Amino acid sequence: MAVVGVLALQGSFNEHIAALRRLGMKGVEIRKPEQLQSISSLIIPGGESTTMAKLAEFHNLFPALREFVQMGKPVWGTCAGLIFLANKAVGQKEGGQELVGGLNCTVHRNYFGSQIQSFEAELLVPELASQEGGPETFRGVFIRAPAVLEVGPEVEVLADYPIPSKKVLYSSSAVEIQEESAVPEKKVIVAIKQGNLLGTAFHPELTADTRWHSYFLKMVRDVGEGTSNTTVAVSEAASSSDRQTKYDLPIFR
Ligand SMILES: NC(=O)CC[C@H](N)C(=O)O
Repeated sequence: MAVVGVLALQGSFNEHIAALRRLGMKGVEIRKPEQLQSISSLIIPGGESTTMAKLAEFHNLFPALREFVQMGKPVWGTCAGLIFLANKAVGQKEGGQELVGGLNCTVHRNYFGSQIQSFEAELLVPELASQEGGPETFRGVFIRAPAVLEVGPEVEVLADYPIPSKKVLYSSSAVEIQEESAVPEKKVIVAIKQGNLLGTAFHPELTADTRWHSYFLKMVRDVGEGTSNTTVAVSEAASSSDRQTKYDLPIFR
């Protein structure tokens, strides 16, 4: 059975491994550069990107992670993982932090504010629903979440989020805070795809809805790395009766 690597320095790697297990796939914890050689795809979980970057630097992972991305192997970054994969991040701590890069976009590290401004929202996910079936919406769990401010022409936007008109927004320079009162509605991008790279600002691994995981597994299969067993595992999961039901609230196991 093909396995999916999950960067396991910090953050919600266990939850990703559990979500993969629900789809009949094995997730392996990756902590060292040489471990990247034995896998063909990688999930970079959410957590705290500055801490994760320090740990990645400590373990000398950045060159190997960049090489992995440049080789065209599928990589999915969720939340802090999305920040890792962005070519540019704003709103970073003083001194900035190292990024892996690959996704031609600019992310704001804490776009939605601090931890207490974390929230859940039903997102419209037309591409996901067309590939994976199920409802047209996906319950996004945003935990001190980043957002994508700008994307290059090669980036496909898979989901955006309308900002309520009274919400306080951080400017892209992340220094001053603006009240958005005059503009009726603004949307920020919260899920993107560029080639074999996928990025989500929210945490699908904290919900019972495995469609983003299965979408990523199809990307893995499409680059020819998945075996036919992988295909079966994913398509069996896709046709399970769960798929037809309205998904429940996030699960925290
Ligand atoms: N849940 C998350 O991954 C939060 C990411 C956080 N905004 C950071 O900078 O790392």
